[in-house]
Amino acid sequence: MDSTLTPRELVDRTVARIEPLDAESSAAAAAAMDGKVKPLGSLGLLEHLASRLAGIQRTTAPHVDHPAIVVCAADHGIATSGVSAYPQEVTGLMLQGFAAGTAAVGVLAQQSGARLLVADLGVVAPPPVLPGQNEVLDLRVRAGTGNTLEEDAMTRAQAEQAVAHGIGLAQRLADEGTDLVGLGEMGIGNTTTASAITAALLGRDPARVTGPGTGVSGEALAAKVRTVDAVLRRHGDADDPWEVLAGIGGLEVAALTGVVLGCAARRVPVLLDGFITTAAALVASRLAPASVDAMVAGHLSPEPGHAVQLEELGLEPVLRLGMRLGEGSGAALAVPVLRSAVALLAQMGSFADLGLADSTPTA
Ligand SMILES: O=C(O)c1ccc[n+]([C@@H]2O[C@H](COP(=O)([O-])O)[C@@H](O)[C@H]2O)c1
Ligand SMILES: Cc1cc2nc[nH]c2cc1C
Repeated sequence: MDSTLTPRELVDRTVARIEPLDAESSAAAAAAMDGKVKPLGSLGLLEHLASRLAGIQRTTAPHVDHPAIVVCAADHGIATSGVSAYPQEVTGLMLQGFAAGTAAVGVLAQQSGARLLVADLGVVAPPPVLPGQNEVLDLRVRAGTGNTLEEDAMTRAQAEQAVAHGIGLAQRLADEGTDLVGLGEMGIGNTTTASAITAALLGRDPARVTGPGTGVSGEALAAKVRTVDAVLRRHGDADDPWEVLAGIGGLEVAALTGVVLGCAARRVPVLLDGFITTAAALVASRLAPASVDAMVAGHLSPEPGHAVQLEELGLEPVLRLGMRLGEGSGAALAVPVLRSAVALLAQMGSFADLGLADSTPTA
């Protein structure tokens, strides 16, 4: 892509390239799955996943040979308003863990054979970059967002820059042959941001889409709901995706929106993680409705707004393990399931191989 483009031009060109699922490849894969030596539909969601990946990659031989997990990290001004069970410094500390491979997502990505990349979009106190086993990218737009109770999270230009960074990252991964991108994030306070984004975009009551995050409960949770409500009032119930990104934030959410758009434009399947990455997916769906066709939901987080988001996007989660960590941990765990789905499509025998013309049940 032309590097002389402004961030907004890059976004607009990327959005213009996004096409819906290739119905022909998807239907051919579904038909091939139906012909396999098994009762019709007996591989459940795996059958749907194989045909969905076929449609996204526009091939009857979908593949998960070079998966990557991208963790975007940034801080949130709202974190200083008592909405999280942990202090803001943890965001920077975790960057080191991601780089070293000692964070949960590092372990899970390794188990899944996925490469892990970490991008700093605006951590307030980034640690010195130590040589580690995973690549750390400096895509800093600003040092954390403004406190959205009092001001905009960022300027419109900064939102466009962050989305463009995400697109650039997706393009790079696609150029390198990555054939599945899992989304991850890190940012103390970002469940409050994600709740406000979700309530704004879906017109939902903040209480319905606000939950414990890292572990707030009781009066602290009630105060978090009031905070989300106040953020929405401060930003005039914005529902334009750019207004939502600039007004409510956050920097990592904007970058992940760009990763979704960039992957969708290059027909690389995007594996969503939990509540925050799905908030980014919702923003992407408002900028480019067809980008939803490139998405697969890795897992279901118990954060109450996550099921609401997935229902809106029409996505069925691959896993339900009660995980509420973020980081891309649920996405990393879903990679082997997707790999198995495409392996079954590629390697299982069919009734036709056995000389049986038809796999239709007799009753
Ligand atoms: O992915 C999820 O659904 C999820 C649910 C709860 C918490 N998190 C993670 O916890 C952090 C945000 O929680 P909080 O309480 O600080 O808003 C952030 O780093 C997320 O990765 C993630
Ligand atoms: C320790 C810790 C690790 C995390 N990983 C993602 N979000 C997180 C939040 C905390 C607090």
